[in-house]
Amino acid sequence: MSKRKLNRRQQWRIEKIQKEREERARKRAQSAEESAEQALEEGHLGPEQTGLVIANYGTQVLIEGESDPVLRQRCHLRANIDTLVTGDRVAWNPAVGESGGGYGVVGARLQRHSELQRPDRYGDLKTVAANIDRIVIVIAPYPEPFANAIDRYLVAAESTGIHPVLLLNKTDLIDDRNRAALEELLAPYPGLGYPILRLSTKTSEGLPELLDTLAQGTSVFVGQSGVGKSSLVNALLPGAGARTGALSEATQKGTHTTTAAELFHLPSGGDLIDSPGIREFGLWHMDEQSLLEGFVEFRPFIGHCRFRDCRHQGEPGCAINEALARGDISERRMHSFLHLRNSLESEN
Ligand SMILES: Nc1nc2c(ncn2[C@@H]2O[C@H](COP(=O)(O)OP(=O)(O)OP(=O)(O)O)[C@@H](O)[C@H]2O)c(=O)[nH]1
Ligand SMILES: [Zn+2]
Repeated sequence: MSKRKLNRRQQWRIEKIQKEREERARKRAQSAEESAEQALEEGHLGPEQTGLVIANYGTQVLIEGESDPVLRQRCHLRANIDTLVTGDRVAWNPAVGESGGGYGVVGARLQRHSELQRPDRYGDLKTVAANIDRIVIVIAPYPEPFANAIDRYLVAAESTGIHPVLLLNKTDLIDDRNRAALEELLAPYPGLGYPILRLSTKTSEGLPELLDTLAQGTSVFVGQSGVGKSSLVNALLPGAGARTGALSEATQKGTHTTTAAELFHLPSGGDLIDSPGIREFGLWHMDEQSLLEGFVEFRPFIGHCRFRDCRHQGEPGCAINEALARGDISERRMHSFLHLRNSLESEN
């Protein structure tokens, strides 16, 4: 059999499996909707109230009462409801009594003030969490941080409109060999409006300041592998590791394993949304325009270059290069921008 034929047959099989999978998902969604309609008709539900999506199990979601956090129920979704993600606020009817099977019903999604999105396997953007107030970009002395990696996270955060904060973890590993380099690396950020928190998960130094920052609103932790995100989450929420594990076990049966996120209330105030998918935030592809706009101090100069297709690399009348010459843009950030832009081009 020729290679091409085999590939076509494989292709056909893959498409068939995919179709069957979609059909099963559609049937599951339909039966969940029917359960929701039935519960409504049979009057097993309490009055409508607002709630918060704690986790999404595919066709069902875990909802918490906004004015009554002790009230937590798995819910079915009514037909034609907008897609829900962790962090969404909803209008829902909790189940009352024993007879409704204990399932509440979500009737509507309330407006989101922010969305965290990532591309799905077809490259389309999919929202993975909603109503986030703060993206905490975790870095550490080891693995060694690079300016353009930090800037890439900041650009990704800027594109969501969610406020980023830098968190230098593992301060116990700072010594005379790396101190100067770290300080130089972090120097531009406070002036650009990005606060820097310093902390050691190991010694708990700096933990009160972090708790203070997290006490308002909903946060997520992002950052490269090994900087200590799991350690941080465990320090903030003893036992969360086990709970996260339980969640992924539940969702492995569904189709949302990679994006399943869970919302946690921090004992000292504030919420945290966490999932493996969210921790990878910022590592996916971005376009050149978002990159340029993601460098906040470039914004006043964008669109003012003499040439519309200016590459900001020494062209005459380049507003960005003029800002650099005046010191309104730092060498460090300019270098980072060019590095990221040029690596974007080699990606394409
Ligand atoms: N010295 C020191 N080590 C730390 C600190 N925080 C975490 N570590 C260590 O750093 C290593 C990586 O920590 P993790 O929490 O697994 O890092 P992560 O960011 O979750 O990594 P991924 O799961 O790969 O994304 C572990 O060996 C931790 O014990 C700290 O404050 N000081
Ligand atoms: Zn220019």
